[in-house]
Amino acid sequence: MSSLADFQNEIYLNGLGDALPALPTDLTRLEELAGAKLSAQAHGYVAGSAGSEATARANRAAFDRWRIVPRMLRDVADRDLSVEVLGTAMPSPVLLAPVGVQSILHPDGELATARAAAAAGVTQIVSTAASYEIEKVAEAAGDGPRWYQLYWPKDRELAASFLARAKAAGYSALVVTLDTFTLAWRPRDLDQAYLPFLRGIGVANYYTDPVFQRAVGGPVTEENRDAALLHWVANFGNPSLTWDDLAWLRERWDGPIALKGIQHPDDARKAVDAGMDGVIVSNHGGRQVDGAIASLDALPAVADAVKGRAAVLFDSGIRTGSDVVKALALGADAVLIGRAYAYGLALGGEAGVRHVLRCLQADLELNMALSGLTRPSEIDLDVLVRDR
Ligand SMILES: Cc1cc2nc3c(=O)[nH]c(=O)nc-3n(C[C@H](O)[C@H](O)[C@H](O)COP(=O)(O)O)c2cc1C
Ligand SMILES: CCCCCCC(=O)C(=O)O
Repeated sequence: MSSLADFQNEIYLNGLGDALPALPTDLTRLEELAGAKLSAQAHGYVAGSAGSEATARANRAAFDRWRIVPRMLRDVADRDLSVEVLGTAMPSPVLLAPVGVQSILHPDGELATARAAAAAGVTQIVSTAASYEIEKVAEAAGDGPRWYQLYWPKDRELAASFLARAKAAGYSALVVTLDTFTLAWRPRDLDQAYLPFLRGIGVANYYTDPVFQRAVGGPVTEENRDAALLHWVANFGNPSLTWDDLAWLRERWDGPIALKGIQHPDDARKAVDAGMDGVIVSNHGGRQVDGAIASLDALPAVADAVKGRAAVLFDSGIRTGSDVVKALALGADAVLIGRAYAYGLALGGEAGVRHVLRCLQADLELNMALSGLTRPSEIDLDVLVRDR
């Protein structure tokens, strides 16, 4: 039986750099390499976080406070990392987080990511702020599993149109991001006066939408480009949303819905009460509230509050297989990676994303097996100790 860890033998036997991209297998090194390749603006946008970036650092530091305690002689020959989350079968508990504006990283952007994810059977969550229309990303993914991430705009008709398009394009689950109705104070971008959207990147799904076009007097051309941008700025997010508004969403999406950006157990309970099927414990990779709790530190209480009643997903800081084990031990059913694959995309396009997925999943499987674990369902708090 083939396993995700076979990639290790493939590298030892054939090396990297011929058939495989010559990228490091330690994914923590990708950020620096991407910095040497990308423009200062694009790298600043992706690597940057909110304010002093304290939360981004805390996200990583939180993983270091936990240690895995390996167990021996447990017959780990037969291993299976597959899981099912919100009705989607997955080869491992790893998904690709919604990352908008991917054409600042590589010209093929989300299309390259879709091809890599589909080849690996990994679920791609496609952002409303994608550089390419979600229909084109779906076409690139083919039969690949895909979820749609909604930035809930002020205009309800536009939101309904986004949902209808996502459904028609075969997105099976809906992720609603709550933590970014407006951009945080992001010094790296402010210092360079850089925002991709103002350069027409990340707005494709708005500009091609029939409801959006009607509001700006027809297809977006040179003539109405400024008006279109102003309409986008006015509509992108809605700070007046409350928990009551979720009923509107629940009525319009008949598949699973997960709320992204949950950090407090009471919010997780409210999500379940509102008929949501999952929560994503995330602080947006430290990009929104500077000084916020590390996402990993928020995870156990959220999982305790809703586990068994809703799927619990986690992101913010995942870079290695052992990070995935720790997040699962602390209550997650699956994790999302963001920057890790974004850097792979920057460095190697489709092959770069595939490389990241293969490395992370092989690392995860080996880490589990060497710790005495054969299935994600076996991972619980007993696997960890707090590092003193
Ligand atoms: C460049 C960039 C763009 C992002 N765009 C989106 C987006 O469009 N929608 C969304 O919900 N989250 C977005 N995120 C946040 C990710 O989905 C995810 O929460 C975060 O990257 C996880 O942290 P990590 O990068 O440490 O893995 C973005 C993150 C980055 C780095
Ligand atoms: C106006 C806010 C757009 C944000 C879209 C991309 C994103 O989520 C990010 O973190 O950057």
